[in-house]
Amino acid sequence: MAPASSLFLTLYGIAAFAVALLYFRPRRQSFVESFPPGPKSPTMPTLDSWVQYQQWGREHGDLVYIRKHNTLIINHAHVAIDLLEKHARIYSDRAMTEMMKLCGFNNILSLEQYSDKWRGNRKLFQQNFRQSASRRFYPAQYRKISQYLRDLTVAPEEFMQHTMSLSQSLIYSSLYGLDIGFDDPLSKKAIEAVALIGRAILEPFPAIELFPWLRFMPSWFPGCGFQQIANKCAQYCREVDNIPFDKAISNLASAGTSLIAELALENEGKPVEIKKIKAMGTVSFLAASDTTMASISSFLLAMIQNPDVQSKAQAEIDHVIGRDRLPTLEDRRSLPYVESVYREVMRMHPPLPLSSRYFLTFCIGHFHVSIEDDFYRGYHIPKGCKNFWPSVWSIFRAMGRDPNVYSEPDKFMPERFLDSPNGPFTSINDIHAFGFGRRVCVGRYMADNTVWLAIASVLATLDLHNAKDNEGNEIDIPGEYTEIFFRHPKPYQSSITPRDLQARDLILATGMVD
Ligand code: HEM
Repeated sequence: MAPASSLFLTLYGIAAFAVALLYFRPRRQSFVESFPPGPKSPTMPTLDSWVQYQQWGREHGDLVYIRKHNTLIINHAHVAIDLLEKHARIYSDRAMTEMMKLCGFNNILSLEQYSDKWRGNRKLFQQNFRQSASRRFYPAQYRKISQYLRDLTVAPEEFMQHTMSLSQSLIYSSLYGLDIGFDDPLSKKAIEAVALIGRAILEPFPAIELFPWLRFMPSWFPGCGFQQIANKCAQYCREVDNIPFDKAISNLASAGTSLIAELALENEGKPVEIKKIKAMGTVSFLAASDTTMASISSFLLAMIQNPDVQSKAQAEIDHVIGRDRLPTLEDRRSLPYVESVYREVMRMHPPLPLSSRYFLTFCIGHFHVSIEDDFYRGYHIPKGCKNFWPSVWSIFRAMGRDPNVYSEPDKFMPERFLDSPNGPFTSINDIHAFGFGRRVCVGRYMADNTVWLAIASVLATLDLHNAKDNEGNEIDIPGEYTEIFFRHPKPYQSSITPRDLQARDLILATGMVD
């Protein structure tokens, strides 16, 4: 055979071999087969989604993959730690819709995508909210919680409003040095802003998602009704950014300093930094108010439903602290049962559910999104996968209520922490209600102190019971919870009274000190 034709045959042979290799290589089909198991074409639940998630967990295991929505439901804490913490580089993104961009939410840290900009914003938060820095908030926390006790004593029937007021006013006080009550126009504006943000996130706006260029059309253009909501939302967010910031700066001359004012002074003439500082204030308000309120509200209800726990925690406080002062954060380590009550509230009632209603509308939220393909326990977890991390219903029922970890998981039993081998004072990282990995709640030290102090102070001074009707019969509490964005008890009637005259005097005396 001529050398040319032999060379040709050799090359031909190599090419044919390469084609065969390509053809028979393990391909997409095997990826498909190696996705984590899950229901084939499920209808995503809209109400009580945790029931369905838990059921899927029982049927398919720790990881449940919904291929139709490229969504992974994590049913167990150890998987959340493996993926969201150990593989955090991959699983720290968030999804951002066109509507959210239009509303300007790409400046809201909790919703921002994983990027250098997010890192910069988060760094500012971390510097000011890390454990040691959060001591700065103690005075505001003591002041506002004393005010809360007084409000509960004077107008107990409005306990839900007082709880919200505590959560909001604490942020204004600790960050801006402002005393802003529930009725203040700024509070009202901020509440409206939260509602608008919720609307922009929760409602479906398919037109803008499918045709992003519609953002350039006027609001009267057919299908462009979303423009009005987006404009209003952006305007409210700007006002909520600017009003307290300007007040904090003008207070410097007369009423004194504050964290935000000090940071603004340090960064005078640096517009990019000033924008970050303003955003930190606004995001704190948005991220702290409903979550803190929800945790304290869940505690109040749990105490009414579990009078034995209430009495036991009160007895511990009486024994350790006595009756003539309020608990302080320095007392925390001496009150293991109160700590266990706090841990049990956070286990049973994480305030940030992520209902599927939310999910069905193109939506996003606090779930983590993966930025590249990953392989875990032999499964392929595709890029862009939304990890329904646990503040989703899955933590609430499947993680926080995993019977393999917590016996009788639906019972409010602080003893499970008190009697556990490590005791109740474990790391804050064990409180899964604050999330996982690089997106873990950046305000958690502040939140942890506020919720604990509120719990200890209420237990020290107040008795919580069912309300009674005119015949003196106890009024039943259905114990229902909201289940949209934040999860907290629905309105109910209760009886909140000072434990005795001494407690009443102690509460009212705090007003003279403030
Ligand atoms: C009981 C109260 C609170 C609870 C239960 C809570 C819970 C959470 C959760 C579950 C997340 C998402 C974590 C994740 O994606 O893995 C989060 C994020 C966040 N929280 Fe909190 N939070 C609380 C209070 C606060 C407070 C007081 C602040 C600040 C003043 C705050 C600021 C933030 C911010 C800025 C983020 C977004 C972090 C990021 O995406 O990088 N939170 N929180």
